[in-house]
Amino acid sequence: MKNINKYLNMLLIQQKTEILEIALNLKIFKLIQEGVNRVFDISLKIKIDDSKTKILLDSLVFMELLEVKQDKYYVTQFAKEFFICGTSSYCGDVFLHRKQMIENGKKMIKSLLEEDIKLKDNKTAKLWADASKKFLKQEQRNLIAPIALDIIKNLKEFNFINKMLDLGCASGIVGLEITKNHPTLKTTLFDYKEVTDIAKEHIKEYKLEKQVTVLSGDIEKDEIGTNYDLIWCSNIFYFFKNKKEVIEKIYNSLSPNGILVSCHVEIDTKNNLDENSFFYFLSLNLQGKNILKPMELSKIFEEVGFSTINSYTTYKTPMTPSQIHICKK
Ligand SMILES: C[S@@+](CC[C@H](N)C(=O)[O-])C[C@H]1O[C@@H](n2cnc3c(N)ncnc32)[C@H](O)[C@@H]1O
Repeated sequence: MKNINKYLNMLLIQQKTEILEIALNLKIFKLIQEGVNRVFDISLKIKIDDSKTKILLDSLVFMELLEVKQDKYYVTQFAKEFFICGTSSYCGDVFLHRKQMIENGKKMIKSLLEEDIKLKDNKTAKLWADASKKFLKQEQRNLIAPIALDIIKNLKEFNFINKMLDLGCASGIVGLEITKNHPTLKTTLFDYKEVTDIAKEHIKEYKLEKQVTVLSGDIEKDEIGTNYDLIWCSNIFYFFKNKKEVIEKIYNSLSPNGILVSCHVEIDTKNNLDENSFFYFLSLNLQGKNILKPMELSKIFEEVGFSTINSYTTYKTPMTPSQIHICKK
């Protein structure tokens, strides 16, 4: 029997995202973790009347972020890990930022039939710099770096790598986390100047000034350095006018036995498993940015001359699966 609930239920998700946004902004999880856990006390602290506070708390119980025992609320293990602000594993800003992006995407979709929409490129570097201070830092530290580290530590060449580049590094945390695990590695973090200014602060925070430097510029126009044994690049190829030229530049900047590790979302519109990726990239797609098709990157890697290319899908990346390509020169 055909069931319309699949579509009706989609509408309910919106209620949940609104509730979580409010809870994060009110720092509810931190408050409860600190021991303020009865409706009346919580309502006093967040200055919302107690019947509304109870609705908010009960919503969070349904969302498995709180538990309730004898009228006292407790933070679940998951919320403790990701939603208590001020902790190093906090990812609340990742949620809030992505929610904002989806909301902007909604506006974009509504104007689908109206006009040609283009992002103003002059603001791009500033936007990435701002993101690198907060949500991208959280996302890279807690969600991307563990995956990158796992891939790179498992390369049999790992101990012999001397020089590494994190291309399109944003906050720089991925490059920093890798360097932290390799005492002799020299690392370059590359991004726009506005963005590497933020990455520089993170180099200091990690106390890795002796091993890590920055190089700034536009990947499409400027030099990215030479003789790298390893280049890590994730989620950057969507932004280039000519991907092949950039990949040639990457190839030429590797040492003779150098390795490129690429991590990007590739979307097969005929594959149900790519549904999240398709909708997540919808607004970017509507702005005329590049959505990567399956095999598109591997084909270019082969054309520019990489001798071996190992590719697989990881489902560990946030929100959307990603395609990993490990390319050897
Ligand atoms: C989506 S973020 C990805 C950040 C990081 N690699 C990650 O996976 O978490 C894209 C990054 O690429 C940088 N980027 C995009 N186009 C660039 C260009 N033409 N030159 C320099 N950096 C660029 C942006 O500034 C931003 O920091």
